[in-house]
Amino acid sequence: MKFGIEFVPNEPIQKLCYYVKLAEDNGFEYCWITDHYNNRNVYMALTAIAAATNKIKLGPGVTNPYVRNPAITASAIATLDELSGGRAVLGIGPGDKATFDALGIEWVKPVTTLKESIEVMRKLLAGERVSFDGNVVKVAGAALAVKPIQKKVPVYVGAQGPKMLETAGMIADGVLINASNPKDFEAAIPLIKKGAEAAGRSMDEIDVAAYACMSVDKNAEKAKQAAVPVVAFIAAGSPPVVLERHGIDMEKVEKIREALKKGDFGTAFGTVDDAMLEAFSIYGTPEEVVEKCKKLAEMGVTQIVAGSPIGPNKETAIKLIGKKVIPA
Ligand SMILES: C[C@H](OP(=O)(O)OC[C@@H](O)[C@@H](O)[C@@H](O)Cn1c2nc(=O)[nH]c(=O)c-2cc2ccc(O)cc21)C(=O)N[C@@H](CCC(=O)N[C@@H](CCC(=O)O)C(=O)O)C(=O)O
Repeated sequence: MKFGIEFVPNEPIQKLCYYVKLAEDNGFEYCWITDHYNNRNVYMALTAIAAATNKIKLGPGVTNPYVRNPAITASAIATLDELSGGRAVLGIGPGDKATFDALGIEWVKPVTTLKESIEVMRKLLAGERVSFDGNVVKVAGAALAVKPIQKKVPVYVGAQGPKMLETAGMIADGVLINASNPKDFEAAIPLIKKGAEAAGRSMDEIDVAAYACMSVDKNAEKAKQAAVPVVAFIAAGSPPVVLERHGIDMEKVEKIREALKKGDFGTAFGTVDDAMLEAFSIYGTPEEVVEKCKKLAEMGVTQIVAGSPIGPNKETAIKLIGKKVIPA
């Protein structure tokens, strides 16, 4: 099992560099930085992290093909790969509606857009001069003047919907699935497999990553409480099919949604129950977290990404995961 770590660049980059170096020293193999327009810039964060580390792989987790032209993303990834000595990975998903509504971007054909963007980016990263007249993506004689160090920069797709998961199985080197519970992988992995088989690929070629909300502490109750705010947002943003899968009380979710809209975090977080915590996070003592990670491994998960909050105290949690979870 590989372990990754996710950071939202919503705090000073210098602090992120410290955490990622600590994660690297504690055996984490991947660092994923989220990409939302309102946070610190993902590529500036990755540049600083690359300079502060020397072996952890790193990349956007995940960007999208709408806010930047595929050639711009390819150039950023080639630059990151050169700068990091060949450690870049590209995490890319369809993006989210809230972002595109805020930026006045039309969310056109996400599956097609993602597929075509990845095709163009791979050609550019391979040093080709690219002309591509797709349904959505069009380039005419584009070429990069910077080459990555890696012959093939791994491309991970951030996916949750069935078609996106199938598409990931068809084209991606890895899949980053925003989920923490075995039930979600029971549903997702067959879809990835279906896509892989349709493309004549084997599942061994695909790194299936659980992009989880994780909260680890020696004190189980403290770990649980630290997960509550993140779980509230996950529950509020989950589609009905996911809520039904976990038997989540829909009325409570509606109450959380309303409270979050009003900024009433007390009510929102106070409405989070154990079923939601079990469904949308991996929390507890290191020993409890090890058991939950083992269940995901049995489902076919090959990378676990420790996502926000990581623990009540990030530094303590990173060390605990490094000492007690990764080696287990
Ligand atoms: C588009 C959407 O795909 P989805 O995978 O469910 O999208 C949900 C999230 O994965 C998506 O919002 C991600 O960008 C969210 N996301 C992040 N989004 C961000 O904006 N920033 C992040 O940092 C980020 C991190 C992240 C990490 C892991 C992860 O799994 C997701 C993450 C969807 O509705 N898919 C359906 C519909 C399929 C579809 O899009 N059909 C097309 C027709 C087919 C075509 O496109 O040609 C259409 O509607 O037009 C499906 O997969 O079945």
